[in-house]
Amino acid sequence: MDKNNERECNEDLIRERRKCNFNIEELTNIVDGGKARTARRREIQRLLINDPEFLDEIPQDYMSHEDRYSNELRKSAHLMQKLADQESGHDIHQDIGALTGILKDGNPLMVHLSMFIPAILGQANSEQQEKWLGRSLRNEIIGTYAQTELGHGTFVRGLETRATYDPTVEEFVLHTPTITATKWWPGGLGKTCNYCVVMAQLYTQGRCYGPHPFIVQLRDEETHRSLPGITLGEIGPRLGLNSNDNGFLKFENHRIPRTNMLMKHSQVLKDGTYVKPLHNKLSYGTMMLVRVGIVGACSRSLQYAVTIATRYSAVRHQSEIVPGQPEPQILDYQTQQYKVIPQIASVFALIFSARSLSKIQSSVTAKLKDGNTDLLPELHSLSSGLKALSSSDASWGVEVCRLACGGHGYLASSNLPRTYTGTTCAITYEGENTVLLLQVARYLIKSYRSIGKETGASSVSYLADQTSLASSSSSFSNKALVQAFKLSALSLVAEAEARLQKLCDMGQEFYHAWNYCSVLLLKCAEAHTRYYICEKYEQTVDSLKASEGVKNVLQSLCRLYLIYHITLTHGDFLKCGALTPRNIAVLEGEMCDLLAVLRPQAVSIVDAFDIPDELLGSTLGCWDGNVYQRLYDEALKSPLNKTDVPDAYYKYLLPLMKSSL
Ligand SMILES: CCCCC/C=C\C/C=C\C/C=C\C/C=C\CCCC(=O)SCCNC(=O)CCNC(=O)[C@H](O)C(C)(C)COP(=O)(O)OP(=O)(O)OC[C@H]1O[C@@H](n2cnc3c(N)ncnc32)[C@H](O)[C@@H]1OP(=O)(O)O
Ligand SMILES: Cc1cc2nc3c(=O)[nH]c(=O)nc-3n(C[C@H](O)[C@H](O)[C@H](O)COP(=O)(O)OP(=O)(O)OC[C@H]3O[C@@H](n4cnc5c(N)ncnc54)[C@H](O)[C@@H]3O)c2cc1C
Repeated sequence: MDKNNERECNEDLIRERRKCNFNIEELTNIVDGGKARTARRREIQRLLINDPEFLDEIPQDYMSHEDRYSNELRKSAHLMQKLADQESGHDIHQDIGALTGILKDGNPLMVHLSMFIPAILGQANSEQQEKWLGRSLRNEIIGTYAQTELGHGTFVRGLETRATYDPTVEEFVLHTPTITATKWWPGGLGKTCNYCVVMAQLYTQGRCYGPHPFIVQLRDEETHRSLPGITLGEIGPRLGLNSNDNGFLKFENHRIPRTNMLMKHSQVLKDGTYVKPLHNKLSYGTMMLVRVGIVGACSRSLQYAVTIATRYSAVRHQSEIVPGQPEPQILDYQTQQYKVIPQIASVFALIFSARSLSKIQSSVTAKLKDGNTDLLPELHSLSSGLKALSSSDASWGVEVCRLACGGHGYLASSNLPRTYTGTTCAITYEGENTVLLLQVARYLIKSYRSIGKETGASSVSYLADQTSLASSSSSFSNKALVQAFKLSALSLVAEAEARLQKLCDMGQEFYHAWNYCSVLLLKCAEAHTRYYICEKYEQTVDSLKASEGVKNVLQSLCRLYLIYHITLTHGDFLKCGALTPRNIAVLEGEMCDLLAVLRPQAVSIVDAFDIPDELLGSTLGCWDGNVYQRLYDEALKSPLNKTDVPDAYYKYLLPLMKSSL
């Protein structure tokens, strides 16, 4: 699509784009993280879009389960080949965002890229990396991360798969003792992978040392047949991501060499002696890494959905505002603006938090190299909280965008259903959100109770700020609103701690008291993480070196985000005195003003996300706004439309209709 050719474009969209009062390219660079990254992303996307191998012969929704898998595997393999062929020494992980949308319903090689390779990097020692890293980066071996079992996903300590060391032959014996110990869910495990990292309970010298990672060959490298002692398969259709061949795996006393235990952090020596790690949660490192990646991935899903919903809302006309006047664009309804524009604001909140989290992750990783694990709990808490809020915000945001498109949003061709199913899974995988938020709460209560002790953990330092409880601000700068989030989080933590203490004082065991307070603890964790997101949003926009137009748009979006979230949880702000009922009413009024200010810029802001039509894959969201023709053309692709009268008519309907004659 030639973006300079207005003749092919819907008139409403032309008018919307003429209202733009900021530099779109500059905003695109901010979204990408710099000019060079924009250029790199575009280069990759062009490479993919211009390649006919990525086209589907028929829409995936009309394919069988097997054909879908095979079609996505064809494209995934081609993608890996293509990226490997490029000369410019690229880092796929840096560019993972550029690939969004090229595969339509999951990628059978995704867990190879996002977990198997990172697990080797993070858990294998140098000899082991020498053996497996190069081969996996060159895709000579394809792996997955097999942790979850039928009986346990959340409670990693409860895993049942055993790895028992046999010092006589220096081997581990992998065994699945019960049906509930069957590995269940790993992406690509069913049919694609020939290797995997298995998390299993380590037994040596008669003792269990808890879950540890092992690298295991699953299939013959020549024939791809599963090896003796290994039972493998796919787990069946899912809500979405149906091309990922999520699999099951059982071991029957399957032997692997001792050196297949990933030994960067803990080791089992030849005689079976266990050498413990610097920190006993280092074996959970792969999960933490992916949680960080998920925050960025969620922002991208939301960019897709909000681009579709905003453009469609500018093209679609329905009903009337002024009686008797022409039907307005639905984007002119304040309620429609309230659906769509806060989701645009949310995209930037997630982008800025993801960047801040990545920086913290890099510094913690650097410290870990020097043997310093002090900030691991801080990173665990932040990555857990941000993974949870980003996935639930993005899933809800995508669903709101679908609802904002009325009936057409329910059509597969809008690409909103698939965007939703591809996002909501992140609420569950890589640590179910409730469970991760309770981990954050655990950290908050512990930090609150150790006020006065210097831990160096900056995300919770505000908990020591007892004076701020009494001094609520009456001014309404963005900074003041962020302070209100801080007060709200602090007061919820104080309340939860007091409630826990009271129950314990009344004789309850701490763990019962914890469960009894867990709804409140969840709120604490959400409020704390929301405060973190708001603070990063405000600081990033405030310190941004940008033109006035871009800065104004981002300031308005940031303010909208702050007020929107205050109104969603206003009870918490009132309860702690951070805001008064009058303050809330004023802010609610201002939120509507902000919607009106941002409305004329909405199409241009989503244009700045710069998602090519070929990747957006939506009849409703295309750049030219030619929605109705596209809907009609897509409908014609239905196999039911190949004949006027389907066979099923003769088989079932005709007999029914004639049965009473
Ligand atoms: C190169 C980069 C590439 C990055 C990738 C990029 C992009 C990715 C983007 C998108 C991803 C896309 C595709 C991937 C697709 C699918 C992937 C899905 C894969 C999976 O789905 S794969 C399975 C994941 N499955 C889980 O996610 C299980 C969740 N369940 C747990 O994770 C634990 O089970 C937990 C934490 C609930 C309880 O664990 P527990 O029972 O052992 O611990 P407990 O509660 O007793 O806590 C004792 C003390 O340990 C601390 N602690 C705990 N964890 C820590 C950690 N990680 N670090 C530091 N400290 C930690 C506590 O804070 C506490 O500290 P304290 O005592 O001081 O309070
Ligand atoms: C699309 C998809 C891809 C996946 N890919 C992989 C993969 O590649 N590799 C892999 O190993 N796994 C994978 N998984 C599995 C995933 O990691 C687990 O499903 C997830 O960790 C949740 O565990 P669970 O299914 O046991 O849920 P459960 O823990 O049984 O959760 C059920 C309910 O119990 C609640 N609950 C559980 N424990 C607590 C608690 N302590 N406190 C309060 N409430 C609690 C939860 O909040 C939830 O409401 C994948 C899952 C999906 C959906």
